[in-house]
Amino acid sequence: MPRLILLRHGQSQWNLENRFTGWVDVDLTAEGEAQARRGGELIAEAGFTPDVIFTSVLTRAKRTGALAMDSAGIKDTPVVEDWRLNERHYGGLTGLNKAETAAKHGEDQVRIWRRSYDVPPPPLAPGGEFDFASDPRYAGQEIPDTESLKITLERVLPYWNSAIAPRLKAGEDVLIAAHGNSLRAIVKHLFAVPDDRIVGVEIPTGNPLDITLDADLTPTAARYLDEARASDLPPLPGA
Ligand SMILES: O=C(O)[C@H](O)COP(=O)(O)O
Repeated sequence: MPRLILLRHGQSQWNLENRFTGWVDVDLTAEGEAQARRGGELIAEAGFTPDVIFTSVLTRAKRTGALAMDSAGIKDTPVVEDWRLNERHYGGLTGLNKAETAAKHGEDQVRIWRRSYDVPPPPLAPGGEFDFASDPRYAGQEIPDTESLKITLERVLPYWNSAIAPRLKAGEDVLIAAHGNSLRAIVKHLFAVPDDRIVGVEIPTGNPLDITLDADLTPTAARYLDEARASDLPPLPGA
């Protein structure tokens, strides 16, 4: 049975500062590095050795995958980077402090922007500090100016189907080192979480989510490897 581990990056500098991050390429904090290394130890203890690692183009995810593999003692695993595993684009909220934004717009509005399925934040104004249009990592791509989770899923899912699922179907074990919301999108897809239930799904930083899949890539078992830092998982499909 193919095995998949989803690993959200460790704490980033803007997680610590409580700022909307999205596509901004902030690095891990020392605590985030420690979380990534701890995740790697747990991956080794769980007897998991990936055949391939998929990650976003953002430093915090790439470094988390690399630090985890280093502390697991796993070397030379091929790494495939793609922007379609990036964090959801936070639009015009990018860079703002989450608590200050809640004080200005209300807790309810910020919760809708952060956790609703299909309400995107306001778009990012072009030409500002956080305009990614000239970033060479996105050259030739049509990139968004904001994303709801639904829009995030609409770019994650084709990548899942074309690049990741075939590897799992071939019997390979896969590690995906990515972000809170690109991983929520994958969890929504795999566990068939209804649109109105995905609001309750949170992915902790640096805590490997170990999923066993059947031949159709339906989860048959799932658990966080760090039980003390686990959050609630959706029920297994058909359970
Ligand atoms: O992009 C961000 O700000 C975080 O990585 C995830 O944000 P969220 O907790 O608001 O989904």
